[in-house]
Amino acid sequence: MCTAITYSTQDHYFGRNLDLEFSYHEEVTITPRNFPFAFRCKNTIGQHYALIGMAFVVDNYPLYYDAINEKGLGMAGLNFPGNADYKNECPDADNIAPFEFIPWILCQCASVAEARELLSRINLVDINFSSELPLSPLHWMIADQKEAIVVEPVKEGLKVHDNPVGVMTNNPPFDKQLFFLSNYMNLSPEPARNAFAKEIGLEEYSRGMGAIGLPGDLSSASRFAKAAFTRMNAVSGSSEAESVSQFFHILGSVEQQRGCVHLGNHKYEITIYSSCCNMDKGIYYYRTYENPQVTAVKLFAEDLSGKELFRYPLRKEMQILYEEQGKA
Ligand SMILES: C[C@H](CCC(=O)NCCS(=O)(=O)O)[C@H]1CC[C@H]2[C@@H]3CC[C@@H]4C[C@H](O)CC[C@]4(C)[C@H]3C[C@H](O)[C@]12C
Repeated sequence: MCTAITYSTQDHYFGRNLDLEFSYHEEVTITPRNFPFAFRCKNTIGQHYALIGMAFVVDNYPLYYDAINEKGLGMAGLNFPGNADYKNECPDADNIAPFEFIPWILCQCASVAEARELLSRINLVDINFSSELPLSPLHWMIADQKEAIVVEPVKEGLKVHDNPVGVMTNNPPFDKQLFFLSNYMNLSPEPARNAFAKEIGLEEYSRGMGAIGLPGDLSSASRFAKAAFTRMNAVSGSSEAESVSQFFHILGSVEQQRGCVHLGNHKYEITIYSSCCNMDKGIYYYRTYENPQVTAVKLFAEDLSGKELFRYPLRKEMQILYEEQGKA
């Protein structure tokens, strides 16, 4: 399971939690403008926007989980088990394999509006990357500085939903997720008032009681409600440090601690990494389960005119700053 969010202060931010019980060898990966992007059913794109994101690189091909491009458009793939449905090739559509979807959109589009154009012609085809990396059932959030959408490949076709909440998790399909927020419309960051029964004198005994009933479990529907409440009510300063800090706190409200989701055989789902992209400045911040220290990679610090990927292995080791003591 996973959670993706957007957040705006002065700048605009996009990122996600990746929750899983194991990790591939994902790395922060920059794809420069002249890296030849091959597509199974379309021509190679030789020149395109540069990308930065989290990818598992196989045979020099970046399998992106989430990324932004140099224009600030962001896109993340999250699990959508039981609902994702990929089709056969269709002669009059752009046939794109699921693993090609992020490159296809981010290489060519500067905004959600431009992405909608391409989406109207796309058919997500059931072509896997390899037999070792079979199709995974995904849906995607796409966002720019102004708006966010959710793209869901279901039986009836490719559905595109507006996302006014700026949050996406996993099942159920997005229209249902939004609908279920009504169950929580009474919740508030303000103090609770007694609307229960005038005849009895109910008193608040704690701060935070305005949001009693907000789910705290780790199911995808509960994470959606929790992250939406946190994201919609979030308040922070607008400096880069304050914004990035607040962003990770919002994701932290739905992170998965080892032990709480048992998958059998002593395997537990954890938040492998959390990411936060500054869409305006092209900076990819991340932290990992063991290393809460934020690491940053800057898209524009590299020469983006080349053809070779730039890869930054994740810094996964806990960094502790020990105070210098005993020197008096
Ligand atoms: C598993 C992750 C979602 C996290 C999640 O929701 N975990 C709950 C699992 S569970 O539902 O609880 O069991 C998703 C998100 C993005 C995915 C990669 C996308 C590129 C590529 C596509 C290829 O086709 C297959 C390999 C590939 C590397 C993908 C592997 C995996 O699928 C990734 C990491």
